[in-house]
Amino acid sequence: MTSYFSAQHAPAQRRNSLPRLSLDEADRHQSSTSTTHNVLPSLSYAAAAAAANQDSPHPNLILNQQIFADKSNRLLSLIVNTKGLLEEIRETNATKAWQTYYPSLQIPSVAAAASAAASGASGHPLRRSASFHPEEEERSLPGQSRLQRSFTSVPGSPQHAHTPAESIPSVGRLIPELNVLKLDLKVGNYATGNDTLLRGLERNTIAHLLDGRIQQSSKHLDNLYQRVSDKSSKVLITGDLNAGKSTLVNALMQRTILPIDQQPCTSLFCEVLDAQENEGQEAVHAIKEPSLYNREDPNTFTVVDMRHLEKFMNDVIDGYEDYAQLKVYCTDRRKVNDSLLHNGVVDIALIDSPGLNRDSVKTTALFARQQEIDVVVFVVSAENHFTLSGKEFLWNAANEKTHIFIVVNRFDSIRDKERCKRVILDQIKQLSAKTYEDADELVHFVSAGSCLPETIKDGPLPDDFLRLEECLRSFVLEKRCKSKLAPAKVYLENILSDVCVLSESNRQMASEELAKVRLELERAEPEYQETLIRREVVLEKVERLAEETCSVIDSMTREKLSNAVDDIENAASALVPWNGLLHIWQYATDLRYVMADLFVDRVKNCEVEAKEKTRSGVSDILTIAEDSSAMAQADAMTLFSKPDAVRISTGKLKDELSLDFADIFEVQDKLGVASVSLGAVTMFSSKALGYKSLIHSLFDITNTVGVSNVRKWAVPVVTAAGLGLLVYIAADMKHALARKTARKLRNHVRESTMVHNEAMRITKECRRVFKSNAWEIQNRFQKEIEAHERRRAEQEKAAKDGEQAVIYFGKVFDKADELARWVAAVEVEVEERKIKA
Ligand SMILES: Nc1nc2c(ncn2[C@@H]2O[C@H](COP(=O)(O)OP(=O)(O)OP(=O)(O)O)[C@@H](O)[C@H]2O)c(=O)[nH]1
Repeated sequence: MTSYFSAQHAPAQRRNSLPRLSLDEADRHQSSTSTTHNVLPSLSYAAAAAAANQDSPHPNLILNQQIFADKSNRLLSLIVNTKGLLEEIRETNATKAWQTYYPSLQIPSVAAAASAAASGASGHPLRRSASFHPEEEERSLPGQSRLQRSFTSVPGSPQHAHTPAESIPSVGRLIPELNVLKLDLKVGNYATGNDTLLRGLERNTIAHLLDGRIQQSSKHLDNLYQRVSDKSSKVLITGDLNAGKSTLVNALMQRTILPIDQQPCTSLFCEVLDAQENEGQEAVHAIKEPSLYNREDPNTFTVVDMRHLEKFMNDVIDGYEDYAQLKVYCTDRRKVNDSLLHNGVVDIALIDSPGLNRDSVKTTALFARQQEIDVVVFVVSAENHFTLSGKEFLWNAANEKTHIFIVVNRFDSIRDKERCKRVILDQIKQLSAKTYEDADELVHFVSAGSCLPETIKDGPLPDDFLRLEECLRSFVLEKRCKSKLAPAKVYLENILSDVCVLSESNRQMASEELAKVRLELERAEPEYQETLIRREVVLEKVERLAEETCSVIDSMTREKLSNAVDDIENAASALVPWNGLLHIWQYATDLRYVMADLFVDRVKNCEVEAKEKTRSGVSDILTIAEDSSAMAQADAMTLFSKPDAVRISTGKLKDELSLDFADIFEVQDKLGVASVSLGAVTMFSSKALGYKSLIHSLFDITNTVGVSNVRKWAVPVVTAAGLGLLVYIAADMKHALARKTARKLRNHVRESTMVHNEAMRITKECRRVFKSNAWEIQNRFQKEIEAHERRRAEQEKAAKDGEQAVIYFGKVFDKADELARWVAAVEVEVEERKIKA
């Protein structure tokens, strides 16, 4: 049973990969392609024409094949370049400071243009952007539509009117609209508009979504590359039972490959491919599950010996074998120009299908709908015309393929050939109007049975069959153009148009932001310079005012303290009570205490005044600095209020003012009394006078008058002096002591550094307050200047980024525009304008 199965060959791997181009590589490539593009068509046509001039049986076909090859290559190159451009955009998005943002209605110039157009305020129609290069028009290929920077053109303007809407897919609109990169946001069932939703999203989120779309598009370009570079084209041969489908395949191959029989013999799809698809090895692969078939995985198929193909097929019909599809790899030994399968441009695979009946019609229709089926050849028997199943198939499947290639076979068995033709063409008219229109090319009356190699021997093929073959190849090429090149072209047009819209809207945004930043920079500079100058002026004023105030405080303190003693003398006399001679020592002590206290009070007064002057000075400083800081005022208010304020010590001053006996004696001298009675002196109080000073005084007196005189006049003088002294003490001692203490204080003030020290202390404290305020003001200026500089640095960076962004987006636009022009130059008949990823 399995004798027809044979050993399997290990196939080698063959891959088709799409090289990735960077913008620079794309540049180089583009420049090289640019030169190539300029000569490409002529080269191809020249080569094709040269080939056509040779003694070829199919000159038109060769020309068509060359043209097709040329178009494919150009589109492949454009796909690579476009993908490179998209990759560059993505890479820039990820690494550079400027991202490609989604174009929105909020582009200021666009919005302004829109409102101007709406209000009709503009006297003349809005022109295309100034960035449009007129010289590009000259560089345009003749007859080509141009993608232009034209967001500011208005529908209805003369310029707009000159450009047919369809020739500028979307760029020429006032509000840019994207095709493949458009973000369609749908949130639940809410009828929120897409623009509203987009506006609600963060700019970065939209950029991220857009990046996703670009990535998707990049992947789709990979698919298109694969599709365009894939040279294989599948031709499905279907028709009624016994119409001669297998015979036709064998005749086309000029080899008996498939079994032919009067009985139904094809029960599964048999794909006949060039052996080159199988590393040049002829083989038959029987496949149970076509979707899992992998030529490189022997587990997905069984190898059948080609010699036993008929037996194998009969076993399938009889139910002994359960297979759904056959792949027959066979060598076409004819020359490239004659070979249908391997003709150098497109590798055609012929798929023989089971004859149509009630059971198979749906399966075959489904098969015909597959994307890789480029052409459907319908074989109808000239004897039977179209059966019900055939009609059903044509109605279902043919509608999708629009044109069907019809082979009316077994024409040799018809006697009234003209009548037969007429009847069948009438039927075709009903079934497929488009096929009928091109009947000359698409409907062929042949006898495949008479074209088999065993019938022909080495003789020539009949003309009608040769014509069928040529028309079939042309039809495959034409269909291939539509099925493979057209989607690539349309997609490229759409994506490049989107890139133009994106880059131009982003260039506009970047330009506007750049202009804004430059204006801000321009405006901020004088402000910055003014702050620098103001800082110098204010700080100088503050320093001068502080110095002046401190100088005033210093002079004031020195003057007040130096002149304080007179007031203090009078005030102290009034303040200290005189309790008689017996309390004279106490009086003297109280007096110096009070005077010392009063002097310290004067110092405090000076502090109060210094504080007031400082506060007022600080207030003036703040006015100069245009600062209303309460902190600085509080600082001045707390001056000298601390309990531990270092001030002159009252105790120390009191000590400095203490009187001794000599001071009292100096008091008598002033009054002019001649002598002093020791007795009277002792009256003061033994506890008041020290013995040491008493003895010292006695020696002084004795030395003055002499010892003999002292003996002689001692008693009367002492008596008289004692009396006099008593009288004097009683009369003037109080004032004399006050004067003496005051004098001591005055001398102390004059001779010591006390006043200087106090003045220095008070001034120093005040200066400290001024300094702290000046520092604060300087600090605030510094912060303001630093903020200015920071802002300026940011703006300068933004300006630099903006400049580069403008250049970058301009370059992207130019590149996309250039590519779009070359895409437009590839002439492919396009049925639908918009094909999305
Ligand atoms: N007279 C004549 N007979 C032909 C011609 N072509 C095919 N036949 C015969 O028609 C019969 C059926 O041919 P096949 O090629 O097996 O037909 P088929 O459509 O593949 O059949 P199934 O696959 O079984 O549907 C055979 O006996 C052929 O010899 C022809 O041009 N003229």
